[in-house]
Amino acid sequence: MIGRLNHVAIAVPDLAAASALYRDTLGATVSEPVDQPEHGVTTVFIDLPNTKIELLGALGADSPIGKFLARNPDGGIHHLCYEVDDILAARDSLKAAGARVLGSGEPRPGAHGKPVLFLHPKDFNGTLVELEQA
Ligand SMILES: C[C@@H](C(=O)O)C(=O)SCCNC(=O)CCNC(=O)[C@H](O)C(C)(C)COP(=O)(O)OP(=O)(O)OC[C@H]1O[C@@H](n2cnc3c(N)ncnc32)[C@H](O)[C@@H]1OP(=O)(O)O
Ligand SMILES: [Co+2]
Repeated sequence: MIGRLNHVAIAVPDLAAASALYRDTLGATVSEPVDQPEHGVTTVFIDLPNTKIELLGALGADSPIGKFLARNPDGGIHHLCYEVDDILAARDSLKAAGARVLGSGEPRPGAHGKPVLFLHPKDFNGTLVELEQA
């Protein structure tokens, strides 16, 4: 069911500092920050030859990464995003297998404008999983 690794997301306390670290110290190609008000985060994408890194900064008072950053003040790996060919079929078979789909359960446009869903980290070995329609 799952296909390519679309991105690895890292929650960071300071998006400008993290962007500079990837651009200047690691020598990567780093995008400008984009607010994602529907998701409560600001994203910066780093293009690597085989996948992307998504730097996440908190946006707004009730950001979904707020508690994570409180627990991990230096930041940390927040989720993995896998591409799927049919996100509704993937959701339904995962639900049937007992996995918890977060939020309303309806896919919403993600950072790339394609539908995304999140799966509970406790159901996937302590790793928050994002699915993105390929
Ligand atoms: C723009 C878009 C895109 O790329 O297209 C994005 O990525 S938006 C990316 C931001 N959006 C999201 O993350 C949306 C989905 N996330 C959520 O619904 C939530 O953040 C949850 C994952 C359900 C966590 O909720 P909340 O922070 O309220 O729960 P909590 O702090 O009480 O944590 C409950 C338990 O889950 C664990 N936990 C929480 N977040 C975790 C994470 N990212 N990875 C692994 N474990 C995690 C906690 O340690 C805790 O375990 P213990 O009980 O053992 O202590
Ligand atoms: Co993501």
